[in-house]
Amino acid sequence: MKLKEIILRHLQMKMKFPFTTSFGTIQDKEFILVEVKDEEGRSGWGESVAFTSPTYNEETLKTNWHMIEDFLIPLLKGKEITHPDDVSAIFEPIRKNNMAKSAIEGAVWDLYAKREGVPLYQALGGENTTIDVGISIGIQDTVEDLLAIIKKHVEEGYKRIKVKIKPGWDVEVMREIRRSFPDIQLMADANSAYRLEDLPQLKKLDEFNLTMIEQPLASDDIVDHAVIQKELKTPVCLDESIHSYEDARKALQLGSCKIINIKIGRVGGLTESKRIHDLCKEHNIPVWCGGMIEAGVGRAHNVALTTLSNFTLPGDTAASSRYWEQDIITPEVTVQDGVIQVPDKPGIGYDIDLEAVKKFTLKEKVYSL
Ligand SMILES: O=C(O)CCC(=O)C1=CC=C[C@@H](O)[C@@H]1C(=O)O
Ligand SMILES: [Mg+2]
Repeated sequence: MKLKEIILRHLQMKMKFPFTTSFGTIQDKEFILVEVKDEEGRSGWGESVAFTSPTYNEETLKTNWHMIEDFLIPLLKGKEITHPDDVSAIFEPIRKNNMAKSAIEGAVWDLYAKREGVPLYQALGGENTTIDVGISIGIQDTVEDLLAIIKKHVEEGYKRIKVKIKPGWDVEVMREIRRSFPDIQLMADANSAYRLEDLPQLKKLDEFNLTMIEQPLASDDIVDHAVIQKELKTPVCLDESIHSYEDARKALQLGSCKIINIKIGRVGGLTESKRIHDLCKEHNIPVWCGGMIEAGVGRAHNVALTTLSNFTLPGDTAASSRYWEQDIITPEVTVQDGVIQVPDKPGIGYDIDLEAVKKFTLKEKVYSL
């Protein structure tokens, strides 16, 4: 297929509550929504997960818009795309900027699946028609507030609870959580808040039977993570450190982690996500799908990816209603007892609510190819 048009939209959606991690707080979500059109006028949709500030990684909404407009779209002009895997190859000359690449590539995957008349999850090789999901809870003002939120989501049936930690909000918080919830599937995400010398503090988390400690050390490290993984009983999960198949291969070779959180945007798209999934499967390393506080299009891509067989741990794909009063897809992503029914319509499986998109759009630009 040949792409005829790409439409970039800068959306702003108000979140129901601020989301605080060790690196900052996100309140109103601004992001780029990508629509790609073929010669027959069919549309595929993708969503950039870059924040407006370079706090999770070096990308931002503005750098994404610049990369897409000035480099990625020009590379796509006139190109024949026989399979979405071609997009990664077309983008090869551009270094990094994975979230910008992924937003376009995801839209092409959606368009491809629609043209083939198959659900995106089947186009990706997914097998499961339901997926188990967990939920990620930000840092709260008090432990009491945190316990109340955990209680709510445990009662909703989410399969795993993820809480954020940082020095000063870690061991005692976990002790309180375990006192109230001794048996839930519980994990911690540090977002690189610790250093190698903090190993004694991290070792104290071993007493809480956590399913994993996510990204305790620096976001570009796999060497020190291998040092602490050898000392910790709790599995280390890598998020920010894994930007590609090659990063994953080296991390597994070094023993840097026992679990990988795959985020489509962080690794540059669905094709690379599948490669990392397959590599981890070969090495008996379970994976799960992380979240970036996506709106419905990004959330739908996460649902499709999570149907692949080695996504054996609950991910962060909560219901749309977790964050949004109104989402940009219909139906919204819903969760019943911690389970999402995977839609089997062609493509991402959810319709785009164009009225909602219009309502949240601050700026839009159409690019002819
Ligand atoms: O609900 C979600 O989308 C998951 C939110 C979440 O945990 C994260 C989103 C973005 C960056 C981080 O703060 C954190 C993560 O590292 O997984
Ligand atoms: Mg994380």
